[in-house]
Amino acid sequence: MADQAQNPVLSERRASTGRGSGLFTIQPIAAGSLVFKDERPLITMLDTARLEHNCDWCLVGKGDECQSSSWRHAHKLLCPIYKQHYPKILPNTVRGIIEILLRRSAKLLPDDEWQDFRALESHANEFKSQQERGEDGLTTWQAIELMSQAAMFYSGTKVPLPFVQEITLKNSSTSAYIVDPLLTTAEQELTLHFHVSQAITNSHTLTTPAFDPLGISLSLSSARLNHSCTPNACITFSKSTLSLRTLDHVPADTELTISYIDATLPTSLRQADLQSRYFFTCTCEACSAPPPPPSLQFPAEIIQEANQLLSTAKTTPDHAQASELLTRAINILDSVAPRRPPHVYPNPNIWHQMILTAISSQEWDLALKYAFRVYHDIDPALFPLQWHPVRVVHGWVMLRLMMQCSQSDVFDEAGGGFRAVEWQYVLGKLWHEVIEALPKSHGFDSTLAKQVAFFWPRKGDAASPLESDYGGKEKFRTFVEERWARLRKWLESTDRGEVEREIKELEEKREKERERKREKGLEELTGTKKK
Ligand SMILES: C[S@@+](CC[C@H](N)C(=O)[O-])C[C@H]1O[C@@H](n2cnc3c(N)ncnc32)[C@H](O)[C@@H]1O
Repeated sequence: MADQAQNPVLSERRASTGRGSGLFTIQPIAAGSLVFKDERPLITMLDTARLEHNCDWCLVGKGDECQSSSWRHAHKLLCPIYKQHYPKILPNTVRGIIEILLRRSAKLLPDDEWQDFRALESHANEFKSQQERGEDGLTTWQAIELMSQAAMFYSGTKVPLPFVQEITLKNSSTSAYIVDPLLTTAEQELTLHFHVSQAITNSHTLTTPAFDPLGISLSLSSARLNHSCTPNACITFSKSTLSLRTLDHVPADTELTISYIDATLPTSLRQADLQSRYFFTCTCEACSAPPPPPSLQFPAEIIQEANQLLSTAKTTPDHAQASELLTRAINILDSVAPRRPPHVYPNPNIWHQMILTAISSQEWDLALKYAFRVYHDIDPALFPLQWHPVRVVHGWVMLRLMMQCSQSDVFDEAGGGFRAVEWQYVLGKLWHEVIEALPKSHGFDSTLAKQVAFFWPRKGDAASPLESDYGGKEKFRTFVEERWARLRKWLESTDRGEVEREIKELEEKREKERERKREKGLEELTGTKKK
């Protein structure tokens, strides 16, 4: 539940017209403020692929220190089941439901949390009437049925009824009943279908502080948040702690909203996504705006072709091949006349994958080039708010890549002059941006802020130039901007030699300037003029 002991209560649940209930502010909240934290959401489950390397308690690397907290919370109930069925690993939603049921039966889940969970929206009937099939060939309801059966079966019994009886009979107190033992088997199964539907409808993607997906999280506090494509709040994670922070000033008695989906998608795709997963038509400001002109959209068949290449690239283990597919997708998009700006969908998704692919193959200079494009040409258009958490994370990724590049030999091999980019100035600018934005985007106590603090250059390091050394703020800004323009040219060029020649010329010019200043200083000191 939300950690209210540490934070004053700033929001409460109220009816929201046409949307069930929602969360409303009870006093004005400044932009970039924490609304609440939930230190351990009801469900925090890693994706199966993450289980080998991430601790299921703190979600970071595996270590012994979390074992006792994890054991007390639920692992002592789940461990025998997991062991019995290893190496089979259940999907995260199923593990989440089993954990809730077993914690309830062991009296580890308080009544108020259990009641709050049972009162969540399920959309079970809507899921049931959906006919569309997913990539696995199943309708969502068929998947829900399978998940419910798995939750029963893997909980220690092969048929649903004995499982339900087993846990209900073990706990003689009625308040510990998970499902009513007087229900028929079919009704008990339906109860589980209902709970699985609730888990699907109300969970968020659990992510790293940098928004890399890790699994699912269902917080009873944030489950009441309704959606807007122009939200006034945003969820971030620090280990398993979920935080809700404002993206704007939110007056008192105003509904807090988050985006359930990728809000940068075109309106038609957002609406389709929201309808099929959450069963509503969004009427927010962005959805009510007139559609963008054709010059700001790609034709449907081009989108389809590029997305097909993107999804193949994502599953291709060969980095070179993946990179080729992505380059093809970019070329297809670039060849459409008139040329669309880089922030137009699906360009941003492809550039993101290009960064990931280049990082996987340790091609740091390429990764930096792509990251710069996202940072410079895409993010400002998609997230006008300078300290938007996604922008801050992208700025941080770019900073790390620059640090990596500034220390790497790869540039020396590529032509020798890359170090002349004068990393300390471009890095200095990025450091300032990230440090200024972090308190609002993620908070000082977030793991991202701690990570940034770890790398923050100490006083006197080359990477932290002082404005005063450059004759004041304005001169320093011009100086840094000049270096950025140069870096940008290098990043966008295919001919590194040309930029490096220019950098060399700049170096010579600067050396002459330094020489002139030295002479001038000497003249002033000695009162003499050079003949
Ligand atoms: C996670 S729940 C949010 C809380 C929910 N309103 C409740 O009463 O529990 C998600 C569901 O809320 C409703 N919802 C969320 N945002 C909405 C919106 N902008 N317009 C209409 N319904 C919305 C949809 O039924 C959606 O499936």
